[in-house]
Amino acid sequence: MREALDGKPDEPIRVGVLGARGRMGAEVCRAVDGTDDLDLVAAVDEGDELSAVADAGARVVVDFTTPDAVMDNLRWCVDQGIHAVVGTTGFTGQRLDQVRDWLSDRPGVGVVIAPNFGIGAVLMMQFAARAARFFESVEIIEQHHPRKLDAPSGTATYTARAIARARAEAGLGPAPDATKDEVPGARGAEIDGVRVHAVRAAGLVAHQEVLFGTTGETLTIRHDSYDRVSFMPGVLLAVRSVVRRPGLTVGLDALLDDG
Ligand SMILES: NC(=O)C1=CN([C@@H]2O[C@H](COP(=O)(O)OP(=O)(O)OC[C@H]3O[C@@H](n4cnc5c(N)ncnc54)[C@H](O)[C@@H]3O)[C@@H](O)[C@H]2O)C=CC1
Ligand SMILES: O=C(O)C1=N[C@H](C(=O)O)C[C@H](O)C1
Repeated sequence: MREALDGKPDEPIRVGVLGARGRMGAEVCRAVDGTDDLDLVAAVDEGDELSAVADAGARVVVDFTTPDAVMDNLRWCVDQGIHAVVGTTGFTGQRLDQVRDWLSDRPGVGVVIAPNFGIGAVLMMQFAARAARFFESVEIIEQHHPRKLDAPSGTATYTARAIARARAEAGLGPAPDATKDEVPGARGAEIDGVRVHAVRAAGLVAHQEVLFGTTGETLTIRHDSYDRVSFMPGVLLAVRSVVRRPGLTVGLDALLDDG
C-alpha cells in the first residue's frame, strides 16, 4: 500500500471490471491484480448483475464490453456515482453528448473514454494529426483480428476525425482522387472526407497505418499492438486519474500530459 504525504497509507482504489471474461476484460483483471494500489473487487460479464459492482464497493469501473452494451453500463455507473474508464468502441458525437448530459447531474463523477489505451497508439494519432496539414493525400489502413465486432475501428475513426479537423484548419480541400469505384467499397469507407480501410485476418491483434502523400514523397505512420498487455499501462493510468478528474475526458492525451 502506498503512503500519502501525511504518512497514512492510501486506501487502494476499488475496481470493478465489466466484460471481465472477454479478451480485454480478462487482461485488465490480471493487470489490476498485479498492482498494490488497486483492488479488483468485482469481475462482471454478460448475464451477471451489475449490482455486484456496487455491492462490492467499487469506486471505478472499467468497461470493455460491446458497443450495444456500453451505454446502459455507463448510465448505471454515473447514476451510482461510480467513476468509469471505458475502452469499448462505438462512441459517436451523439453518444458523447449523452454522457456529458448524464454527468451534468453528477458533478463529482469522472468518465474517461479512450478509443485506444496503447501509449504508442496515442502518439501515432497525435503524430498523424500533426502531419496532416503538410500532405495533399491521406488514407488510413487499420488491421485487426477477425473476431472484432466493429469496423472501422474506434482508433481509425478517431484518427480520421483528428486529421480532418487539422486539414480543415489548414484550409485543405478534399484529397485528390479521380478513381471511380468499379466495385462498391473498393476505396474503403469515408469518415469526414478521409478514406479508411479495415483489414481482418487471423494472427493480427491491433494495427494501424496512416499513409500521407504529396508530390514526390509519402510518409507512413504505423503502430502495432502485438499483445493486449500493450493497452494496460494506459488503462491503469486512466483508473488512477479518473478519480480526480470529474466530467468527461475523451482520449488519453490529457492524462499523458498530466503525468
Ligand atoms: N480502447 C482500447 O484500447 C481497446 C478497445 N477495445 C474494445 O473493447 C471492446 C471489447 O473488446 P474485446 O475484449 O476484444 O471483446 P470480447 O468480445 O473478447 O469481450 C467483450 C466481453 O463483454 C461481455 N459483455 C457483453 N455484454 C455485456 C454486458 N452487458 N455486461 C457485461 N459484460 C458484457 C462479453 O460477454 C465478452 O466477454 C471492443 O469494443 C473493442 O473494440 C479492444 C482493445 C483495446
Ligand atoms: O477490438 C480491438 O481489438 C481493438 N479495438 C479498439 C479499436 O476499435 O480501435 C482499439 C484497438 O484497435 C483494439
